[in-house]
Amino acid sequence: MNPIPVGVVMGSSSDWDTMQHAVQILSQFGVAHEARVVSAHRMPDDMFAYAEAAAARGLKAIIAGAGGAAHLPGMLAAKTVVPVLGVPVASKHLSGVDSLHSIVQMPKGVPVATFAIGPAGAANAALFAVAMLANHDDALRAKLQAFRAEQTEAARAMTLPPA
Ligand SMILES: Nc1c(C(=O)O)ncn1[C@@H]1O[C@H](COP(=O)(O)O)[C@@H](O)[C@H]1O
Repeated sequence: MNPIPVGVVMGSSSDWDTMQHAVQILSQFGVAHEARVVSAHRMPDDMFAYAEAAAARGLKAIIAGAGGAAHLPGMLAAKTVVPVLGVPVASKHLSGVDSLHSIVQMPKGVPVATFAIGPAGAANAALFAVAMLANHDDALRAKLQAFRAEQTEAARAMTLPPA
């Protein structure tokens, strides 16, 4: 069986509304992936096990979303050299600024590539993972170029109401 190249993990099932946007992009590009809840806070042993097994399982990128005290991406990155793409999930009280700061302010030496708060960040993390994989996959690169071209045409076709 071919290894799954991208793992999508999130701190809670309540993050799914946001993280489903990453999964949708991966599906759209035909990139095999898995999605599961892994919480550094609530299931630290499982989180360690996931990170420790990631490279040997063939994962090329881990997209990790979390909200509030969002330590999941950073702790995964602490335990694996597989690139971790962090998605700040919008939190109820601080609108995800807490999540963003928790994910982006990593100490030197343990990077987490951090994306925008919310669905756009989740989708962009997946597009970034696709771009990484496309470095070694010409067919995937062609799909990504077609996606961009389509997006450009959609933007060019945008109209505004009369003044
Ligand atoms: N930030 C983390 C971690 C973690 O970083 O390990 N585990 C859960 N959470 C976050 O807690 C928020 C509320 O979770 P619940 O809705 O389950 O109470 C979620 O956004 C989740 O990502």
